[in-house]
Amino acid sequence: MGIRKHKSVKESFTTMTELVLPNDTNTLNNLMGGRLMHWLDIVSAITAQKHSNRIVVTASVDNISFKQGIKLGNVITMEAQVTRAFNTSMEVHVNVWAEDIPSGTKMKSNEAFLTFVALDQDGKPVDVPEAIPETDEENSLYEGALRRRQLRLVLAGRMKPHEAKELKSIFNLEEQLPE
Ligand SMILES: CC(=O)SCCNC(=O)CCNC(=O)[C@H](O)C(C)(C)COP(=O)(O)OP(=O)(O)OC[C@H]1O[C@@H](n2cnc3c(N)ncnc32)[C@H](O)[C@@H]1OP(=O)(O)O
Repeated sequence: MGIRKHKSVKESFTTMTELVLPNDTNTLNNLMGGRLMHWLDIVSAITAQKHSNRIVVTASVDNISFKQGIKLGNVITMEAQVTRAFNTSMEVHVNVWAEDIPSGTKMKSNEAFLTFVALDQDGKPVDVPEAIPETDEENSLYEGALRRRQLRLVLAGRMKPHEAKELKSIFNLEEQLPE
């Protein structure tokens, strides 16, 4: 079967579960940020691979906040979905929950956006199928994806601020940004 031109967001939805073990924690018995980022990279890359049916590489990771420590023994659940596909790149959103099973508590601990690029057999970027949102949440993430893309490309020096039309419109920056 050939590569399809469109795919629904839910087709590549991916869940990953991890148990926070002693080797994952700092001296306060909290999950190390770097370990969580590793898991986020893996679950998001799997999602992007499922969407594109290609090998993918991480092009960028947007900011990740750590509001509360995640404790030794917690069960971490990560849910990743492609929010929008552009040409060769895809934005992936991940939600993270930390669960303390003995006390029956579960909190949303983090969320993150990552961008992946699909590569062909020669390692060159290759076009990916469009991602079709269906639910309200998928539509909302899809709508916001263009301005997040522009912001990260401006920050990466790959887009001139005056080309970021979506950002101009939300921040009303017509006057401030140089052409
Ligand atoms: C799963 C892993 O951990 S993989 C290991 C870590 N990642 C890597 O090693 C990737 C190393 N980087 C690379 O190989 C290259 O820089 C690539 C493939 C990401 C981009 O290659 P380039 O030659 O710049 O390709 P090109 O200019 O055609 O851009 C390709 C796409 O990448 C996107 N892109 C490039 N840099 C960024 C960035 N910093 N943030 C977001 N998107 C980016 C472009 O916008 C473009 O998207 P589009 O086709 O949807 O419009």
